[in-house]
Amino acid sequence: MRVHEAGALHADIGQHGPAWLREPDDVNLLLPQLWPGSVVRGADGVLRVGGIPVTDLAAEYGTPAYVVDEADLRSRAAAYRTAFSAAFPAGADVYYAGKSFLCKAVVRWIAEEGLNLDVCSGGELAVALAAGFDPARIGFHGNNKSLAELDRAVSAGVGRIIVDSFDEIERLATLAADRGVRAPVMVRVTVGVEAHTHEYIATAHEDQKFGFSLNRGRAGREGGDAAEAVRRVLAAPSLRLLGLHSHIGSQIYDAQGFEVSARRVLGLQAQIRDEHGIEPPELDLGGGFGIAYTTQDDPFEPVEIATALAGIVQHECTAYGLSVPRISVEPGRSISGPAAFTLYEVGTVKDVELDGGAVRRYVSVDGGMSDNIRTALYDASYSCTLASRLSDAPPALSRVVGKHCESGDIVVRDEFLPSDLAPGDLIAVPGTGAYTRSMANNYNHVPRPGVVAVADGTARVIVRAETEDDLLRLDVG
Ligand SMILES: Cc1ncc(COP(=O)(O)O)c(C=O)c1O
Ligand SMILES: N[C@@H](CCCC[NH3+])C(=O)O
Repeated sequence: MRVHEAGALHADIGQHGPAWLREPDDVNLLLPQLWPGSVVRGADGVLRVGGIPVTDLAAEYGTPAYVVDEADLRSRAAAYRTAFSAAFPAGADVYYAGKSFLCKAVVRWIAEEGLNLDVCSGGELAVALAAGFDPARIGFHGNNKSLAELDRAVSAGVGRIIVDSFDEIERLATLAADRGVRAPVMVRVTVGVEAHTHEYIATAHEDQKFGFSLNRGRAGREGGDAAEAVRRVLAAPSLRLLGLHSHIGSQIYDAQGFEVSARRVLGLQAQIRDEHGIEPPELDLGGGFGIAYTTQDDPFEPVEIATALAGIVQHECTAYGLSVPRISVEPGRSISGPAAFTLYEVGTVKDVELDGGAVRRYVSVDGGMSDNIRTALYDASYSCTLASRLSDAPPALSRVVGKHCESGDIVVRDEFLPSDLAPGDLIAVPGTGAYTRSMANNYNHVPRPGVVAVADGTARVIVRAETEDDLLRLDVG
C-alpha cells in the first residue's frame, strides 16, 4: 500500500485496510464499472445522475435516499432479454427476481422490457398484480408458501409455481383440484453444488432449507427426493409438470457452478424420460450472477452468461440424448444492483485510537444497517465516494458507519475518502439497488428511506420515504 505524504496519522490509518484496497491516485475519480450509466462528476465536483446534481436531490428529497437510474436498470434488463433470445433461438425467458428490489414502477419497467417476474411471497405477488403485471408471466417461489398465498397464485393464474416440499405438493394438488384447475409446477432441485459465495446466500449445497435433493432422499430411490417429488407431481391430476428448477446461490462470478448444476439437473431430466416417458418442456437455471461492488469484482456480462449457459445446456442435452428444454433464468441483483446508489449525509467524523497507537477514522452517516443490512449480515464489501464536492486533501482510509445502536452497524468497511471530509458532506455508495431497500428494516425506529428514480433529466419518487407517522400508525397502543 502506498503511504501518502499526509503524515503519521494517515500512514497509521492505512495499515488497517484489506490487502486488496489500494490508495487511489485521485480520490475524486469514479470507477465506471461501479456506477449507474448516467453518473458523472461535474466540473464543480458534484456527482450528477441523469444530469441532476445529487446536491439538488438531497435538498429536494432528503437523505438517506436510494437513487435509481431508470435507463440503467432498463438497459440491464433489456441486455438479458436480448442475450438469452440470441443464445437460445428456440426461446428463453428471463424472470427478474423481484426480491432484489420491487415496487410498482420497477414492475412496469420490467414488463416494458419484455421480462417475466419471479416473486417469492404473497407481498411481492401483490405488488406485481397491483402494477398490472401479466400473471401468466410470473413464477412463484418460496419454501413455505401459505395456503392463502397458493390460493391467490392459483386464482390469479400465475404461470409457474415452484414447489419446494412434499407438504406443498400435497397442499397445492388439493387446492388446484378444489378450484378445478391444473396448476403449472416446477420442482426446485438441490443439486449439491458448493457455490463460491457467502454461506447465507448459497442455496444448492445439501444442508439448507431450499429444494429437493438430487442425491439424497428419505424414499431411498434413484434421484433422491427430487425424483420422488416429480413422481408425486406427475401422479396428481391437478398438477402439470413444467420442468425442473435449480438455483445455486447469489453473487457468483464463475460459470463452473452452473455447469455442474446444469449437468446434474439434466441428468434428472434424462431419468424422468427413462422412468416416465416424458421430457418436461422447461428448465430454469436460476439467477445469482454477481456484480461489482468494489474494484476486486469482475462480473459477467449478460451475453457471456447466456453464451456459457447455452453451450453447457446444448452439450449436456446432446450427451443425454435429450431435446433442449425452454430455458429460463432469474437474475435479480445483476439487473437492479448496479442501477442505484445510496446518498447519505455525513454527521460526524471521529478518529479512534486502536491498540498499538494506530488510528481508525469513523465517518457516521444518517442511515446504516436499517437501509443496508448486507455489510452486517454477509460482511459484504462496498465502496463509496464524496459526492457533493471535489477535494484535493489526501485520502484517508475510513470506515463509514450508520447511526444505529449497534457496533456492527457498518455501511462501508474500508474506503479511502478525502481527509477533509466533514459534517454536511454527501457520500454516495454505489451498487445498492439490490437487497438494500428490499431488506430494509426499522431498527431503532429509523424510518426507511425512499427511492428516487431519475430519467431524462427529471427525478421522481417511486417509493416514498417513511415518516415517523408511518411508524406510529402501526403502533396501536
Ligand atoms: C430462486 C432464486 N432465484 C433467483 C434469485 C436471484 O438471485 P440474484 O439476485 O443473485 O440474481 C434468488 C436469490 O438468490 C433465488 O433464491
Ligand atoms: N439477500 C441476498 C441474496 C438473496 C439470497 C436469497 N436466495 C443478498 O443480499 O445478497
